[in-house]
Amino acid sequence: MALKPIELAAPGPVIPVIVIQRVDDALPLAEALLAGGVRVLEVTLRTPAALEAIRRIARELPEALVGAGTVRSVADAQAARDAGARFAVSPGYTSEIGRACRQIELPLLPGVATPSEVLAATADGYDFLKFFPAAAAGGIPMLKALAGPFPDVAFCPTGGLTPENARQYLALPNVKVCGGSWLSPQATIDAGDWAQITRLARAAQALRED
Ligand SMILES: O=C(O)C(=O)C[C@H](O)[C@H](O)COP(=O)(O)O
Repeated sequence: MALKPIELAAPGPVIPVIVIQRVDDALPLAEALLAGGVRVLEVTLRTPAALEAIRRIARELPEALVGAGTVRSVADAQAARDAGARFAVSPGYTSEIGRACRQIELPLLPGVATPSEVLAATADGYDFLKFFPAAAAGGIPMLKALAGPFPDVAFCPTGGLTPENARQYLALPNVKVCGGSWLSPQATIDAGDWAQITRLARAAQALRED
């Protein structure tokens, strides 16, 4: 049974946006994030290693909920699904991608940055949307403004979020979770400093406003 996209928001306040350069980093990185309490993992399809990374995490770490980010086409969505991705995240929205994901039962978190894009995604039945690039597209004032005409839409702001400003985003009623790359810095991965990744994950989990 495919999960509903909004269920991606429940496990934690931050979804890590991951770039895998070497496939052998995938499992230790995912394990380090899991150890810090982060179980929803977005592996971006930005590198040649991404699909194999998703495949390994899906196969070896069933407690993780691994998905594919940077889904830019129907072919990307299909490849992600075939690799075992449990969800997809796209930086923008097209009906083609929205319909294809529904057809292959791949839950989609579609990216939007404007009211027109919110209209397009909601018209196709998507009401939990990634707000990207959040800081550059208007940040917190934009999310507050979108709450007026779209009280029924929830957002995952991503792009320019930091451990310092994430709490303010998460305090907005229409923000259910946020995304960020700060949990998996390339230099920390290169150093194999998995304990530091776990510390970053734990700190991100602690951002949850109760
Ligand atoms: O690759 C994609 O599909 C994206 O949509 C971009 C990422 O979500 C952002 O680049 C993360 O932003 P930072 O946390 O500011 O690094």
